[in-house]
Amino acid sequence: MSSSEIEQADPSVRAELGALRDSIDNIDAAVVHMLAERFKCTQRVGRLKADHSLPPADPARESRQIARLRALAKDAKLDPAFAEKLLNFIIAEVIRHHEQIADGVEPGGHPGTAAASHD
Ligand SMILES: O=C(O)C(=O)C[C@]1(C(=O)O)C=C[C@@H](O)C=C1
Repeated sequence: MSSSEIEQADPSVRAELGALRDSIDNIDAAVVHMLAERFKCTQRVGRLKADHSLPPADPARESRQIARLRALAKDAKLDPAFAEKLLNFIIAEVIRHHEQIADGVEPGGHPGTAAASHD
């Protein structure tokens, strides 16, 4: 349904869609804030690992995280495969940041963005 089609829809449908979209916007904002906090933590982990010559990735830890998240997703009636893909996507970005920190490239001011922009 395009924006112009929505304009033609029944006012009650538009009201319900608008209310649902308000909730979606709130949830998206919460996700962004939670991710920002997560990246603040992982930036510190990256610094700690680099300072102590530890490897950026820890596959055993990742396996435990994936098993835990899949179980949580199942309980929450979220597709476990989706939860796993999302975690892998986030962790891949974290490992990229860890590698940059180890290489002496400090992410510039915004944890979670590192040196690259994804706009
Ligand atoms: O726990 C760590 O060792 C981290 O570096 C954090 C993290 C994560 O983002 O959760 C990232 C990379 C590792 O492979 C495992 C987990």
